[in-house]
Amino acid sequence: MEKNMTEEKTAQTDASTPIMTASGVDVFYGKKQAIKNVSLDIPENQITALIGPSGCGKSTFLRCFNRMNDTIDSCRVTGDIQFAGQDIYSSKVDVVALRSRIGMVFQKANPFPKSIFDNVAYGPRIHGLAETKDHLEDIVITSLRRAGLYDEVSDRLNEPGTSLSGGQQQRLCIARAIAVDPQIILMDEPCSALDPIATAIIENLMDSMKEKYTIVIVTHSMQQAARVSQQTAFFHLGELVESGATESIFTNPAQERTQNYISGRIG
Ligand SMILES: Nc1ncnc2c1ncn2[C@@H]1O[C@H](COP(=O)(O)OP(=O)(O)OP(=O)(O)O)[C@@H](O)[C@H]1O
Repeated sequence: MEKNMTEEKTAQTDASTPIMTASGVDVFYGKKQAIKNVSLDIPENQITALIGPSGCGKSTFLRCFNRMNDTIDSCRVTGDIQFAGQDIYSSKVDVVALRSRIGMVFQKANPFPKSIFDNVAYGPRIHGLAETKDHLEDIVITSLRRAGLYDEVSDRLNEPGTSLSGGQQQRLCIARAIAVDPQIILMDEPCSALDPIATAIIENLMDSMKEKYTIVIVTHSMQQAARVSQQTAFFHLGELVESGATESIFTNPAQERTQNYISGRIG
């Protein structure tokens, strides 16, 4: 029995090498502080869920990971976020290249007003990833397959991306993120506009995607966090209250505030 526990612990340690590390992160919108001294490791090839009541800072914190907050004038981020051994807020970092390594999928599917093919080909074209037309086609098809969409659209790649259903559009956006070969995919409530069937398809997809990618997801749904993630981080009023293995956060949280949230007493 004891040996098994030791083995399990070792396996967990091996599986949770951080690909990204946030240390002492503060985020301000003007004078208002939205994130307070948050430190969190993001384990590679796992799904990390950020949960907490509305306005607690989940999306703000997620957007720190690929410097999306840079696009908001009033927003200031301090602290340290390391990715692949580099501080992503260093002035040397090429933010466009960073965002191709750390892609993002938003709450509402936002396909470009282009064909299905061109939506996925867009990133590889601007980053010069394909040497030939065949290579580009290969990247598009592989990305659509990895996003679980290819079989549904293979005969209409030239039709507009916006002609797809909401769930298909969201998978198209996932394919678009995948096409530039990211290591991390940030998802900000990717299923909140979808029906339960489209949600289940995306959740299953995420599970298969984690073999190749690291995923960080913001979700309002505790059920979704429990279903898809291996690590959960609970935020409240801009603070990271606690983080850890999803199962222990939901069954045996260390903090009273977490217990109150998961039992529906705050939120
Ligand atoms: N662009 C912005 N300008 C000013 N304040 C902002 C901006 N975006 C977010 N905030 C504020 O920062 C705090 C955290 O917001 P954030 O959207 O990160 O929370 P959240 O936990 O993701 O919320 P929700 O679950 O409702 O999406 C909130 O008080 C919010 O009003």
